[in-house]
Amino acid sequence: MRLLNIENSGASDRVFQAVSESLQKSPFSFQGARILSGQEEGAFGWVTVNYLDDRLKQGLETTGALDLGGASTQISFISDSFDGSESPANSVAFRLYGNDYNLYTHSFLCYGKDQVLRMALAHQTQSGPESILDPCFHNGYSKIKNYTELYNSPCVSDRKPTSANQVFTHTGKGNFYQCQEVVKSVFDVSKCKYSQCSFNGIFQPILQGPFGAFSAYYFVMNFLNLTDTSVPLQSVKEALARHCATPWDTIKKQHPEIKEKYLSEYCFSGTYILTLLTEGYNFTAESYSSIKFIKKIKGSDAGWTLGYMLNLTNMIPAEAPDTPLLPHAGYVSVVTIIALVLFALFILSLRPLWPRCSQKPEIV
Ligand SMILES: Nc1ncnc2c1ncn2[C@@H]1O[C@H](COP(=O)(O)OP(=O)(O)OP(=O)(O)O)[C@@H](O)[C@H]1O
Repeated sequence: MRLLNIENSGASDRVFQAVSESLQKSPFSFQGARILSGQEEGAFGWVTVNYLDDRLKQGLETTGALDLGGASTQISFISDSFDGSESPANSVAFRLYGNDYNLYTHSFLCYGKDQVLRMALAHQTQSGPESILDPCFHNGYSKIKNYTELYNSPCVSDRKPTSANQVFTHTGKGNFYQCQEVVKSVFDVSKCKYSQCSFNGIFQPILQGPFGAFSAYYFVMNFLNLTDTSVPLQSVKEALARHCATPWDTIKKQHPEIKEKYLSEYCFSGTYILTLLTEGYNFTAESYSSIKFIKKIKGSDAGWTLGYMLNLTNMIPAEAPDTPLLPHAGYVSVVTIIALVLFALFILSLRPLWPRCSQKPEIV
């Protein structure tokens, strides 16, 4: 919706009109609809992950959130080296259960996997060729694609070759290492006006803590059987290289149940994920193992939606609920002792009424 709003705000307004009309007729208490900002998408994804993991209530070390969508991607985490001052635009302050958090978050519009695929194809079709041999697609893959459709997105529209035909033939050659080079071209790491950056001149503090990677991170790595991050990064790359080198016919025969569009793109998407994590966000062979590819936490989907709802309904209090001074057993003991003391005092207060024992003189 953020992209559509840039590209065609009239179309985006019409989507909201239709959504609003439909939800007004539903039994839900519809309060309105709006486009979520990238910063909100990142921050609410982080809230979801940490709420479901029970880390906020207990004030434990938090988990960073990595979200990969079709159009954008978000990274959000707490870093001791970040107080928000170096790049206020990347800072979101929360007070949850009595703890203050200064969250670093950034949303990269156009860096979701579908838009990055467009950028990678744009990179390979700059001269407007009739066909390209793409290392990110399997050997034997061949499809006629339309230039107008490919460049019909604000992420690439300014790069449309002027002297192109209507269509080009997109063929694959299945080479992970060459694909990595193509994918690297979407990251600009040449400029940084801060102490440190991820890419495209965006500030990023030192990575810290465990990370949960969800949405398309999970869909892709799960298909590739690469969700186990205790496997060394080098072995992960080798496994992906074998997948990319598998001919398209073999891939289709092995996975007849999977949508062809998804199937054809796993080599590209896997390469993009590894390149984004290492070249983009600066994860190393060591810190790669701190990432967990997740779909659900305790039965709930990881994603921004739950975090948004928790925030909207004030379900996460800013202050910790009052904790009793004593545990239950302590209260029972204190009440019992007080009751015994009161009882003893009561008995003593009746002393004047106690019968006097008359002492008779002893007769010798
Ligand atoms: N099983 C799957 N295998 C591969 N890709 C998938 C699968 N299921 C969904 N996807 C793709 O994963 C991407 C992320 O999906 P999701 O619905 O989380 O994001 P989105 O809402 O499109 O993201 P954005 O926030 O960028 O708009 C989309 O491109 C979607 O087409």
